[in-house]
Amino acid sequence: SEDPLKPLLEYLQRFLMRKDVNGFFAFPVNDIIAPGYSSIISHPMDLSTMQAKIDREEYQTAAEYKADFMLMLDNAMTYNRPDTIYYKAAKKLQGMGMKMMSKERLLNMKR
Ligand SMILES: NC(=O)c1ccc2nc(N)sc2c1
Repeated sequence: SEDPLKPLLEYLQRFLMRKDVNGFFAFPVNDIIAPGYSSIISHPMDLSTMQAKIDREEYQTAAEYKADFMLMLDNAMTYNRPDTIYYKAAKKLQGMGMKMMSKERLLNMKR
């Protein structure tokens, strides 16, 4: 039977990818552009990984998708100093994403 969750996650994913205008969150961060990243961040997450998980139907709920979104931003605000463009972009994306995926909104969306 068709998966009612998938279209919702695709919608959320497109929203976040559009908001990530600089592509700072589009792909896994590597140690070349971010020295020491892999030894500082134990659970990396990025939008391309989230897309792959949507495609493979690895999310059971929208809350699981939201958790990966929050992990991705927490990583960015852990590795990058507050005065960096990456930290500021994470903060901004967090604000937009949390509004889009507020408890109320997720409850009102078709399961
Ligand atoms: N998502 C991140 O934390 C992130 C993305 C891109 C990037 N490029 C650098 N030179 S540091 C850095 C960090």
